[in-house]
Amino acid sequence: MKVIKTEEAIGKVIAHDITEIVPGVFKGIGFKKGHIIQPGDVEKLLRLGKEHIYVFELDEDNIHEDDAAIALGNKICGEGVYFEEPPKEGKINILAQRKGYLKINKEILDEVNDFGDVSIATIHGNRIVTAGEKLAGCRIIPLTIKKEKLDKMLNIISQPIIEVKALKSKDAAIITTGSEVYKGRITDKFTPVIKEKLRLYDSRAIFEKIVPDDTTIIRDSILEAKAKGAQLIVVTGGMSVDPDDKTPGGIKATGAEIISYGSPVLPGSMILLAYLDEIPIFGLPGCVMYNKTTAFDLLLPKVFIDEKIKRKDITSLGYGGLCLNCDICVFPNCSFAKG
Ligand SMILES: Nc1nc2c(c(=O)[nH]1)N[C@H]1C(S)=C(S)[C@@H](COP(=O)(O)OP(=O)(O)OC[C@H]3O[C@@H](n4cnc5c(N)ncnc54)[C@H](O)[C@@H]3O)O[C@H]1N2
Ligand code: MOO
Repeated sequence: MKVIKTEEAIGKVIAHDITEIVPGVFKGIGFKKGHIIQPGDVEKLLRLGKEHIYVFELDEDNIHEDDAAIALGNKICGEGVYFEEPPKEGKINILAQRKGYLKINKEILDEVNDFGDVSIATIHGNRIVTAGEKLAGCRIIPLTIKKEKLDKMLNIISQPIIEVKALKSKDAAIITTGSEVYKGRITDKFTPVIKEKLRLYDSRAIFEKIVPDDTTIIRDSILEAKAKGAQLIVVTGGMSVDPDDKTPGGIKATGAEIISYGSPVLPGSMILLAYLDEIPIFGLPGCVMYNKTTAFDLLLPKVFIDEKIKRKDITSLGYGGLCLNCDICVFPNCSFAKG
């Protein structure tokens, strides 16, 4: 590629898109890359401030920004993700092909951005995204890039950086604890909240039971739900420190492995997660019924991509773990759980 005076560029090929901005009216491409400059174009180019212009000099050692962006896009995008073609000014947008759970390999992302000549900007991962949602933008900075350099950059990307994992529906069990509910003193308001959350994952409750605050009954109900084929068991209420809070003991009595009782998330500090033969059991504190978004909403999606939740996945939620309880909730487009 070389620079020549615009007046001398008639008949030459423009090496990159040229942006035209008319404030308040238009922002877009004034001249497209690859356009052959006509005599009538010179005046417009000069009005756009281009007294000199890059023209193409491509060969096999120098890759055009758009071709480099495509090569990069192919490496970055994993399952459930695609990028829009053709690139514009060396930039591609990366979008979700389907609804699913967004995973971003931050380690590789940082390494590629540190390499130079490229800019990859993403939204936060570890959240549900919908089909067509914009996930990232990726731009090659120079107009052409040495093939050797591009290959080195591509080699860093040992696995896709952005993936949208498919959600697999589950048959769930909801066990509602609380003698006040069991004895009919109050109406159960917890079960409908959990059912609503399950619907987000095209899942339903195949087992529902209201039980009193009794460790043995809670334990037996969990085992009964498992025997009936529940793939996810949710036990509501009775999670704090009162003498009648029997849910953690009931879950423990099944022999389940307790991953964590408690989380550095507000609300949701008293959530419990256990696994009984790979079946996740959640103990849900009262706040899950009351607050729109809690620790439960951060952990639940992982169940539907069959990811076993580790203790560290929970204890690392503290950075960003404070829900600001906004008047209009825009979760997941907020700082909640974006550590
Ligand atoms: N001294 C402390 N007290 C509390 C702590 C603490 O750490 N130290 N933690 C607080 C947190 S965090 C939460 S969250 C709450 C609630 O925890 P529980 O899971 O034990 O909730 P319950 O006591 O069972 O119920 C609270 C409240 O909600 C009503 N409820 C429960 N289930 C239903 C249902 N199915 N339908 C309708 N209403 C329901 C229940 O009647 C109570 O009014 O504890 C803090 N306390
Ligand atoms: O488990 Mo409680 O959420 O912190 O409200």
